[in-house]
Amino acid sequence: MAAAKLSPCVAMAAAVATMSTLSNKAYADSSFRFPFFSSSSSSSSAPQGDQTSDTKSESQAPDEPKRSGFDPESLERGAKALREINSSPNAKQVFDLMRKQEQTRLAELDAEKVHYELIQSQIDIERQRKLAEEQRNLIQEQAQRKAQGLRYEDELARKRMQADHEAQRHHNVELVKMQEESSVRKEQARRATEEQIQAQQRQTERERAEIERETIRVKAMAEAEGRAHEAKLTEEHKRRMLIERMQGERDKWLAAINTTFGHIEGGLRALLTDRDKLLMTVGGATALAAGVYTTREGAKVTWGYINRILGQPSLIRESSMAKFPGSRIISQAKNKVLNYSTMAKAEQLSESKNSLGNVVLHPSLKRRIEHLARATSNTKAHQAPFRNMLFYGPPGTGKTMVAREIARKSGLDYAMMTGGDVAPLGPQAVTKIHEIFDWAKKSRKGLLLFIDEADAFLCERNSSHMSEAQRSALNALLFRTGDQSRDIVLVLATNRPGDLDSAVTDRIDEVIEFPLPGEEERFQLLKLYLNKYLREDNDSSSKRGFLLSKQPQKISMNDISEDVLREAAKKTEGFSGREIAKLMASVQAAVYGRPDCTLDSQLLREIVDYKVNEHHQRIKLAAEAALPDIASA
Ligand SMILES: Nc1ncnc2c1ncn2[C@@H]1O[C@H](COP(=O)(O)OP(=O)(O)OP(=O)(O)O)[C@@H](O)[C@H]1O
Repeated sequence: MAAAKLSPCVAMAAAVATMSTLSNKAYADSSFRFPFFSSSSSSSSAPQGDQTSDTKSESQAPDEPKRSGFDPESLERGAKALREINSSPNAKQVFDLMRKQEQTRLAELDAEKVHYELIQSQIDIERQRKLAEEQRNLIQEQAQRKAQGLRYEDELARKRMQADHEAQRHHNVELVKMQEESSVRKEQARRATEEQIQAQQRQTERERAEIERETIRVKAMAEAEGRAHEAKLTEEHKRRMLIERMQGERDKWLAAINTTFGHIEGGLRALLTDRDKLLMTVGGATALAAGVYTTREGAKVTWGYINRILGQPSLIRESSMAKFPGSRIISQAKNKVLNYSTMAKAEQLSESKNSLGNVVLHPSLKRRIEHLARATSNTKAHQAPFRNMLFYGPPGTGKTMVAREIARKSGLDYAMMTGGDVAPLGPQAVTKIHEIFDWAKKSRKGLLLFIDEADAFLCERNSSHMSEAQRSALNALLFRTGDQSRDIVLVLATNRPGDLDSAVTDRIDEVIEFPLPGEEERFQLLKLYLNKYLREDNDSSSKRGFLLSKQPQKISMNDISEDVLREAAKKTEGFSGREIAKLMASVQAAVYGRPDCTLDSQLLREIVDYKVNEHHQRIKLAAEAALPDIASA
């Protein structure tokens, strides 16, 4: 009914639309067919015929548009379809369906539109995101470029600062260098001025001392001249008196001689005239002469015998044993020309009781010596054989002192001989060596026999320098020391241990080296001899002053501190104990040379410097002297 009311145009349009839709979509899908088409197509011929025409038009359709672009047949078919629809009882459902289809298509289009809009908006969002990202990248790039620029500027600024700093440092270094140079120059100038002043002072001091010495000398000479004149006058007077007395004596004697000769003349005349009397007189005179001669020679032989049996052998220079039984113990210095060493040795022997503190040695060496002394003492107590010792080391390092010390501490007697004394004895040397060993047996305590300069006669027997007598003496000593002894401790001292005969070294049980004193030992030695030669000398001279009419001047000491002595100890490296003792003896002499007898640090330093130079000079000369020997060897 409703379809009937539709105008033909609307129906046509709907049909066209339907047809076009059908031609585009539904007809393309062979599975999709309008329901009424499917039912009527099978029952009516018209649709059959239409279908045929449709099939025909379909087969023709691809060619038509090619020809004109407009196909009127489809319009006709649409109109025909509309008509059929209108005439169909399902027209309403068809139209509803068509409307629904259209609505669905519109909804699909809307959905498609929404979909496209969505895609569009996503594209927009994507574009926006890309834009934002590009902007962000741009901003990041700009920030990076800016940071790089800042870094570069910072770098430049730092480099600039470093360069400035370096320049400043360089400048400061230059300044410090200049200041140092300036202070060194100032110090040098100050030192030079000080040295000049000191030199002037020393010069003045020397001149003053020279003048004083000259005055003393002139005074002494004047006094000596006065005394000489007085002595001359006295002598003259004595001579005159003597001449007068001699004159008187001569006259007296002349008278007596005349008288005597007168008597002799009378006697001789009587004797010559009487033959018996003459014979008796001649026989008596001969007997008297023979008696005198025999007595003198007999006394000599007896004395030699007693001396050999009881006395001290002549080779012994010093001994703690009495020279004869019952006589006093005196130190014996055989050599008439006493050198410093023997004087010191003699002096030390007399004070041997206190000499323990006077030996300055390295603590370990001192301990060893004490141990040896104890061992020797115990050996003696147990009547065991003694042990022989060899002391070697540079001269003046205390070997003799220590030997004496060991003897004292171990309660033995002490005797010292020098190897150098053996050679001049010639063939007698053998006898003298035997004498020493025989004599040593007389000691009840046991004897420590110290042979100084042992290498002088105990050197290698094959040596070409050795005389036959020396060789015999050495053999005698080897013979006497072949077995271990309970009477004698043999202590040899030498500066050249390598020169000793191997048979001698074979008899040695203890070998001890005496090195040059170290700095601490030198300091102790300086202190010891300062006390000994200057402080103790003051005390002893004041004691002597009681006995003498004139009181000797006392030595005064200014600013001699431990530091001054330590400084001297440092400077005296290479000095032996003896050299240090001599140095202090020189200081003492210099102090006595001063009018006020004062020792101050400056004088001490001067003498130390002088002695150090002297020491080096001596070493240099010794080295020069040794060179030709080495070359010839
Ligand atoms: N260690 C020391 N302690 C104290 N004084 C010493 C020491 N060494 C040497 N002297 C001094 O040197 C002097 C000589 O010492 P000593 O005769 O003992 O030496 P030495 O080694 O036997 O020498 P040489 O090898 O020349 O015989 C001593 O009288 C002493 O004044």
